[in-house]
Amino acid sequence: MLELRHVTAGYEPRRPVVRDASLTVAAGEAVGLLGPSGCGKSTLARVAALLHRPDAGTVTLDGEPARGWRHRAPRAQRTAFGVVFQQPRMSADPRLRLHDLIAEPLRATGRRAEAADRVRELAAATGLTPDLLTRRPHEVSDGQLQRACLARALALRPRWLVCDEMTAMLDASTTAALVAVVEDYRRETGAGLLAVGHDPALLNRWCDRTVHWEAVAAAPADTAPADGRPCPPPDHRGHR
Ligand SMILES: Nc1ncnc2c1ncn2[C@@H]1O[C@H](COP(=O)(O)OP(=O)(O)OP(=O)(O)O)[C@@H](O)[C@H]1O
Repeated sequence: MLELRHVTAGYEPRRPVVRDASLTVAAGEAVGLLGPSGCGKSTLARVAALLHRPDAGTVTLDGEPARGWRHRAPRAQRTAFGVVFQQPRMSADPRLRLHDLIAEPLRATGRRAEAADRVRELAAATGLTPDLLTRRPHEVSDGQLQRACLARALALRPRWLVCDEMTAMLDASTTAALVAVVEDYRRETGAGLLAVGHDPALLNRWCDRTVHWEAVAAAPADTAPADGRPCPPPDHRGHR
């Protein structure tokens, strides 16, 4: 179970972009998170994946509180997540051939010996042919690079996947292919999923439950009631 409780987070002191957000992903569950642009979905997703330290609130992984963020998170917690972002070019080192990009997490965790076999397996699963694996990011399409980023996210067999608008810039067939890769992986491993997006049709089809931002987080300070009444408490009802 992945639990975020009363998370407040942002980028500047005293100016949170996420206020009092609570969200739960049960083991093996797929939860879609929908909301208007700029409301804070990506920020919350980054907090969930231990990539962004919240100003307040807690993140709990299978009953164990998160014990650090980014490189300060203990390895066992950090590697429990596979994360795929919207823009593969911003999350891929342009110097690395796709083979090395996919192998990055294995190398970083001292598992070089497994890398060749695991990359072959992941390339086959994500539909990357051997010739593509020898190319660098600027020599492949966005869709091909996103396939490699998804393969990288799966390399350490994470217990949770966080897909932040993973398919937003892709065509329908690549979107379907990548969703199918995630679903095959989840069937095989029982991993949970937090999928952030703008497309209710896709999230409703893909996920067990879709939650709307208003049900997850309090309103931002500048839209809170002017009379000083507290914002309504978040509720956790999702709907399909
Ligand atoms: N690195 C950053 N530094 C400062 N402000 C940021 C940073 N990243 C995001 N923000 C701001 O935080 C707010 C929430 O951004 P976030 O990306 O979490 O929203 P979002 O709901 O995911 O938006 P979208 O759906 O457009 O991707 C926005 O006002 C954004 O400008």
